[in-house]
Amino acid sequence: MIVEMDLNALPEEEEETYDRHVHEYASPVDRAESALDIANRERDERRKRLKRERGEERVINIPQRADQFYHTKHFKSYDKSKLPSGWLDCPSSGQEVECFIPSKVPLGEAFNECIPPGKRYSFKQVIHQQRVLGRKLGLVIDLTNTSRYYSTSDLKKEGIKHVKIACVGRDAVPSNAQVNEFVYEVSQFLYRQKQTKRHIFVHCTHGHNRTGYMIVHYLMRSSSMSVTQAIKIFSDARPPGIYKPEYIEALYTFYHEKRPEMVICPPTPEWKRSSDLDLNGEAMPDEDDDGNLSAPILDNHENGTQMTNDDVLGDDIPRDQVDGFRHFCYQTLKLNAGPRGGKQFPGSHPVSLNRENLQLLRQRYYYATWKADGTRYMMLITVDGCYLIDRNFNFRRVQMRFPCRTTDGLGEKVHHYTLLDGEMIIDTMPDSQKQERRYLIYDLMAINQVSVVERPFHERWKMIEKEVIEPRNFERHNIYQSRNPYYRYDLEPFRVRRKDFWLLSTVTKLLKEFIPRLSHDADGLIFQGWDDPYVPRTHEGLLKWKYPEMNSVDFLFEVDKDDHEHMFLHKRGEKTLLEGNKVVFEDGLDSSAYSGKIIECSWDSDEHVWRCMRTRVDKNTPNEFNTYLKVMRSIKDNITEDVLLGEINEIIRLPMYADRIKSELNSARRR
Ligand SMILES: Nc1nc2c(ncn2[C@@H]2O[C@H](COP(=O)(O)OP(=O)(O)OP(=O)(O)O)[C@@H](O)[C@H]2O)c(=O)[nH]1
Repeated sequence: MIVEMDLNALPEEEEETYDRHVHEYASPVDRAESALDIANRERDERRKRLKRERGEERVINIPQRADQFYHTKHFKSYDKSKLPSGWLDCPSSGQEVECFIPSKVPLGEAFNECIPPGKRYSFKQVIHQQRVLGRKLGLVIDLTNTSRYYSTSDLKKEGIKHVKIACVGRDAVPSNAQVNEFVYEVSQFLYRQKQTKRHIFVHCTHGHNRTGYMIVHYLMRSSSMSVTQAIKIFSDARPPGIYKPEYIEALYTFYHEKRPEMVICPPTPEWKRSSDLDLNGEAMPDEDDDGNLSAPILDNHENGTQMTNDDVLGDDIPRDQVDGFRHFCYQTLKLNAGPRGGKQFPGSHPVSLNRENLQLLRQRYYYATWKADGTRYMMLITVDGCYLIDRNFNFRRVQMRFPCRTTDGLGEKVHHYTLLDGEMIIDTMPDSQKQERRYLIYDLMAINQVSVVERPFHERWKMIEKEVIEPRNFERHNIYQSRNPYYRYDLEPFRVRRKDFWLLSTVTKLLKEFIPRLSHDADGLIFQGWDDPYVPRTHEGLLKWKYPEMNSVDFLFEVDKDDHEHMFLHKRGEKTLLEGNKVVFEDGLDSSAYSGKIIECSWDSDEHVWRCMRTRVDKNTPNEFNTYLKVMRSIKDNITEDVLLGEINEIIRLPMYADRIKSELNSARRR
């Protein structure tokens, strides 16, 4: 005899027992949880005892399977329309993946009227289930795009931190910035908890696509594995894993890996497919859903459009992470953060060549290089990412690989806290006009957390090749024997090379032959002290010579309400008006179009006006007044190419140069 039970007639404690029992039968995942079985059996016995004591002889019959239960009159009275589609039949949570427990969204008490008791899955149940399994939750990462599913108060009471990263789901994979946020939150949580092993509960709506995407990203950044391995780890723990082909494709694209042919996307699970169809068999999208609609693939690569130096490269990272990285840079460069809290770009900056500092070339041993005219970035490489640091001291993550040098050349280790300086340029191939972005490294300040700023430049420069370039090249050429044969260096957002430095004796060749044949812009020369340490900010011994017409100052330009034009510089960080100066815009645009912008101007000494060369989108402050004075001095001194080459020809005859050049040429020949 089957007597259907009236749940409302049961004491609260009993209702919970019943909920869990039905739940147990409804979900194959839960059925495997034997601790729950035991708890439920004990409850059943308690319940029977209670009934006997009350003199009730009702037999409580638990439907054997969820689909039998659906046909009872009780289930029919639940309004499923408020639930995310497919939620009821979607298995609640998966096995743990490292510290993560992937899950579908727990639904708060407010949903109880829509869910038959055995199918309820709220945070109360999650916390209880995890406790039974001997796990304690410390962090919940919620990837749904709504806050209607539950209130976070239960979590707060349990001391569980809740982090919301609202991902739209069905329309797109989570953005790269959201992935960065996820990875950062997780690593901070793990770092802070140290000994206590608390778990991280990650959910989207169903706990497969967005959840899987984030966890796979974390695995890729925290350990050495291929995308295929990471996807498999997730799908083993949360079958069938990520089932949207776009998500899988986006992961391979992001990590510059070729998808092996054997990797195929699992079909959409039955519980999702049937719930996505309305009565006419049409697909029904959820409000917040990781359903199977096509998602645009976010691509790191250039998409055929013309590249420019002003293109913004990489993805945003969390504010706190920026602060941590800034701190590392200041420490490495042995700088005091000062009253501004270390927010100023600390990179070394050359000064313009004038008749006075030209004499430095006679006193110290210098090498020369072309002044590449692209965008200046320092670069921080860590195991979980590579970060470009712009002139505003902002950090953006780019997906690059920098293996460390090992004895056999092929190692698993990658650089961790290696800090470089360089210029990002765009090479245009003369024949095909094909563009290629390239990062030219010209200095190295830290190698795997060890500051090398005090070592002489020539040592640092050699280390760039040995420690950074060679291991990359070696792995690239031996990729089939490497840890991940599917990695494609050619799909990275830019190439990497060490910048060449030349003996002063070859400066004429550099100017007359090398620079004209370069496939990227160059606007002069840099003279680098061969024995110099890395000097942050203005380095009076690092000299730049620009073609006279390219000597420039960056002003802040403003047009006021009476249409008066003003040009500002900075004096110790404060805006300072430069009176009596005029700027001409050659493009015929109204000057108000430039108001509020940083404009780079060259001096027209015939007309006594500034000529705007371009807007500096990479800078948000004008030059310091001192820099302006130095540029003016350099313009006044007018060191032309002929003057410079004449000087250098004299300098290289000095014994200091002649001897050293001879010995360096000899050792190069021996090599
Ligand atoms: N130290 C160094 N700097 C180089 C080298 N090649 C190109 N540069 C660039 O030269 C810049 C300094 O020259 P400036 O003319 O003062 O810089 P800029 O690019 O005009 O930018 P502003 O000074 O802000 O006007 C550095 O920031 C680098 O971006 C190199 O080999 N060594």
